[in-house]
Amino acid sequence: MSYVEIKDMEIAFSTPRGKFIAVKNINLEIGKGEIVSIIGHSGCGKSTIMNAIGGMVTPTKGTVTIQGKAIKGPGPDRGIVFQNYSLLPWLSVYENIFQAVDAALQTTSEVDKREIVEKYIRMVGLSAHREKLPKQISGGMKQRVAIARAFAINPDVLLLDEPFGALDALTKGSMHIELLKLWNLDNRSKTIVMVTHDIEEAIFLSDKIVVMTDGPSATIREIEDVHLPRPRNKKDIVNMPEYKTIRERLLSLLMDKVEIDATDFYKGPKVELV
Ligand SMILES: Nc1ncnc2c1ncn2[C@@H]1O[C@H](COP(=O)(O)OP(=O)(O)OP(=O)(O)O)[C@@H](O)[C@H]1O
Repeated sequence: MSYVEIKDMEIAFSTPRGKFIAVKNINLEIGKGEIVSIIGHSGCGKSTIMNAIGGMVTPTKGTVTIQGKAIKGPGPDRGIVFQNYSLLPWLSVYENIFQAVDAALQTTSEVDKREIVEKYIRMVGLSAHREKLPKQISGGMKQRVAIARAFAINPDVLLLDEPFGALDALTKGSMHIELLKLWNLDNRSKTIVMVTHDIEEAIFLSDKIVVMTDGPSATIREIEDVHLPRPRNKKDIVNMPEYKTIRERLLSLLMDKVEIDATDFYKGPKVELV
């Protein structure tokens, strides 16, 4: 049985100009421990789908269930990481994580909560920076705090909305490895749904890649299964035939609209070259 299931989902917003259908006919099954990426052009409803799983947006048609139960709102079984980190600027690295753990794990003892926070700060390599405020650390470090915080509250489902979008390529590469390391240490039991614009990132991390059509009224265009062996190593997988096939496929699905027609370059009167 699938763990997260989206059935015939439509999400419409009321706007001053009337009803706006962001996504429709969305059907998606996600297994426990799977990593699934959602990819598509800007405005096609990727965040809207994530927000529906997160319980921040309610479908206007269809259902979203986790283990067969309809989602009624946000809950501690789902952790969310946004691109802008959403750290509290007046709290240290340690306190940012502790505050979330304290709120989510209410029946856990204070000593155990502190141990959990220590463990995740160590796992993302920030022990030496634990007393710093968000403004005193780099973008990559902030993102590591946000990811450590999400893992520390131990949600069953982790929702990552363009978590690495603002990072440079090198930092992004090491964050991919950190994420998979945390997922492995957790016995690959956490289900991860991620929004991304990055084809290579999607292939490297995912078991399944959901490609959206353009909005409005966007829907799923195709779902690509990624059978590349795990643990994955970027240097090795880029040379595998399956990697190349999936990359080509994703490129053709996403790039067919953005080809440049050379005849469009100059539309002025014909000029003689001398
Ligand atoms: N609360 C809202 N009210 C009205 N329209 C909304 C609301 N939230 C999202 N939309 C619209 O729904 C569509 C999908 O938005 P969404 O943020 O999900 O897209 P996205 O694929 O995540 O985009 P991007 O890649 O640019 O972040 C957009 O046209 C957006 O303007």
